Amino acid sequence: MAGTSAHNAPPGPKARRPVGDTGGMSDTRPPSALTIAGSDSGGAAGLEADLRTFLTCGVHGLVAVTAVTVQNTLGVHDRSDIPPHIVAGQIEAVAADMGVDAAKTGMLASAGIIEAVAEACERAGIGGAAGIPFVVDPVAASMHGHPLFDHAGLDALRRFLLPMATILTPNLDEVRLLTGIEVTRRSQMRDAAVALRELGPTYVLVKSGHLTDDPECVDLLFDGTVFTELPGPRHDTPHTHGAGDAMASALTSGLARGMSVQDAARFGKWYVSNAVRHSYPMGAKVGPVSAFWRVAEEPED
Ligand SMILES: Nc1ncnc2c1ncn2[C@@H]1O[C@H](COP(=O)(O)OP(=O)(O)O)[C@@H](O)[C@H]1O
Ligand SMILES: Cc1ncc(COP(=O)(O)OP(=O)(O)O)c(N)n1
Repeated sequence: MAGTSAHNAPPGPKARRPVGDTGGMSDTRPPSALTIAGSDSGGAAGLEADLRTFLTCGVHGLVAVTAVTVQNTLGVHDRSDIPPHIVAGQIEAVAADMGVDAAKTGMLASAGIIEAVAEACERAGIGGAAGIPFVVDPVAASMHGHPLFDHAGLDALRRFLLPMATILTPNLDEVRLLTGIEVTRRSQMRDAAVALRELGPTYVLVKSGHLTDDPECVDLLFDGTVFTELPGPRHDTPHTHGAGDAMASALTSGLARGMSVQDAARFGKWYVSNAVRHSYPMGAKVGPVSAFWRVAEEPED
């Protein structure tokens, strides 16, 4: 397959000025994407990363908050989960009034929230065979190993959400949790993708960030028949906090803008590769990936 390098423009937006920003007022409704996710007080991951990504991909961001975390680069120190009916209410309120062109999940916190999200999404026509594109990022833990849902959450994810997913985007820890398959080499990603697809999603995208001995960072997309490699360089930086969210929310933006799943996945990979390439130190440990590279320069006047 022809590769998409971080430096070649992918299908989709390529201007430095955010797509959709005309520099003035507009009566045109931009595409919209809904994130169903937790808040990261450090602003690197979670709904903060998703909204930032949506904006810089020319998409209006809608939010259903699932939890508030007390988080910085040292870890997740505390959290408070939002009641399930409030999470569901947020989804239904924005879907009914403003319209959702694509949706994604991040931290879902508990089995109760997962069940409420699945029911609300079904009522809103999100996910399923002919529904609004639905990206399920099965965020199980922070990069420091702090769990972002419990064992019952894993069961609920399998039962209620994976069968509704247009595309499932696990990292390699999440692959192990969901399938029991330990991926330590690129060649093992195909078996993992096959096992994951049996859990119900239409597409699977296995992320390769954790294969740190691999000189490249090649994610794998699988549609049940065809494997598509999403190649890219492995950038030599310790600052990758929020990479998973940036990838999934750029992919969601692509879907909201009407791209095919294949093109949106390529766009997501291109976006996150640049986000990692421009990441920066902040705090004592792992710093955030960047969205600044997508923001327009300030005008001269
Ligand atoms: N050092 C890196 N250089 C380039 N891309 C990276 C790097 N680390 C992660 N990525 C990309 O960021 C995305 C998230 O990767 P991964 O670390 O596997 O997931 P998560 O952030 O959910 O743990 C993937 O698309 C992966 O290819
Ligand atoms: C509130 C919240 N949501 C998600 C994460 C994990 O973010 P993600 O981008 O998937 O993972 P890292 O790349 O940061 O490992 C989080 N930490 N907090």
